[in-house]
Amino acid sequence: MTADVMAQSTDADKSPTTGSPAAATPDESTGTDNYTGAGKPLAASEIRGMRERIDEIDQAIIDLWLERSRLSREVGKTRMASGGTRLVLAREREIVERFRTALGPDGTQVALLLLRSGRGPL
Ligand SMILES: C=C(O[C@@H]1C=C(C(=O)O)C=C[C@H]1O)C(=O)O
Repeated sequence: MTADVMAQSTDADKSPTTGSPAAATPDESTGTDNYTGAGKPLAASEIRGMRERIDEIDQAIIDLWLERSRLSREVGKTRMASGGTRLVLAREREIVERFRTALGPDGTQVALLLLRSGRGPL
């Protein structure tokens, strides 16, 4: 995300009491709602609704990411305590391939980050 995109949503858009975004806050000159970027109130309201679900999905991804990372470390510890190897590259290749098949080249990057988050950098 660029700094420019980040700059579009500031604390000024949020209620000082709840920290939640204030109700539609159209820009005085353009009529654009600063928080959603929408040009009309109806679109702003629709976007807010969809963003609620996006936020839920993001939280689920974060929770699953952390759970996977903990499990992966646990597997590594168990294997090493038994005199085994730290990593199993054949299994890692299988995982990278699953993500690549489902998501394309970006899937490869996601899988590599996921693997790194469990066992640290190579
Ligand atoms: C968790 C494991 O250990 C390591 C971590 C992996 C992972 O995060 O998926 C996969 C293979 C191993 O290099 C495992 O063998 O399943």
